[in-house]
Amino acid sequence: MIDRLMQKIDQCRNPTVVGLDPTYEMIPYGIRMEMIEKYGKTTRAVSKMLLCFNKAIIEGVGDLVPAVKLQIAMYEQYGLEGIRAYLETIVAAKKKGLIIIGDIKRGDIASTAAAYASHLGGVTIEGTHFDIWNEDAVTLNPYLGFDSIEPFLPYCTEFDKGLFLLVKTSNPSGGEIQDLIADGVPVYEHTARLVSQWGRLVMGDNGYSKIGAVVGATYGEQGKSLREKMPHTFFLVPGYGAQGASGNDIRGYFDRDGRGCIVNSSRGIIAAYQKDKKYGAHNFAEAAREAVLTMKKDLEDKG
Ligand SMILES: O=C(O)c1cc(=O)[nH]c(=O)n1[C@@H]1O[C@H](COP(=O)(O)O)[C@@H](O)[C@H]1O
Repeated sequence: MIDRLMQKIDQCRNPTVVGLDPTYEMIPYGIRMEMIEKYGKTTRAVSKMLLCFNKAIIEGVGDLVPAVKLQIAMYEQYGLEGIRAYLETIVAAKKKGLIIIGDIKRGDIASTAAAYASHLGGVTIEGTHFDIWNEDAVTLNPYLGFDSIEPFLPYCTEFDKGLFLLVKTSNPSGGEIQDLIADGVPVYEHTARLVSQWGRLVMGDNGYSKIGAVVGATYGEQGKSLREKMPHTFFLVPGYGAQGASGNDIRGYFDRDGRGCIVNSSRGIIAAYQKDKKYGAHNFAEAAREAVLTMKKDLEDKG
């Protein structure tokens, strides 16, 4: 998956990942009313809204970016119908040739982590195998240690899937735990060392592991030093745009060849039409496309 991702980034000449994290308020009024007319005030209606919105965004940006990331809570909050929108969005994005990152941030003891690993491995019922989720990679929380990650590894090899493990998160409070000093170094550096070590078990063909790290764009200095410490770990970088980071903040996250990370923006792209009065609600996909092109340009002179 990491080699496929790198190839897609090269093809698009763009390391931007579009975060498909729609909120109810982001859905243009016209789409909301259309679905409520058809399905009433139900979670089914919301599911249809989310899917309709996502499909238009995918159409609008699909040729410009290598991947999309879906934050699963945005869908799970609507129960079964929300999950339906999640799964159907993945089908639509796959049709467009996009790599799918399921932002599920799971972490559990080995026996139940094995069930979470179905996100990558599917399930087998009486000898018949089913792919349920169809993500190419998922995000995990590694703070439970290796036995919480290990159940996912066979699928990295067998089905060419990938993982992105939280190392240094973008949120303001992340440092309360991640920056604590243990044995003279911050906790997130210990995590980085472990993630690199585990990554050696599932190396891709181009120098990077199928186990990547989530490194927030909002902590530029730490991100830069992690790049030096983790030469074989691809970074998924959130925090661009709505959380305040820009291309300048993440200059040091790329390797010498200008590779080594993908940069996510969710609200900054999919809700771009709400920020710029020149777009009407019906132009939301066009606004998202414009936002991707602006972000691409900003990331281009990363040096
Ligand atoms: O794992 C993530 O993707 C993630 C890690 C992190 O440290 N910070 C972070 O913002 N994210 C996710 O990245 C996305 C950021 O959304 P925007 O701030 O709207 O661009 C959301 O889906 C977050 O859940």
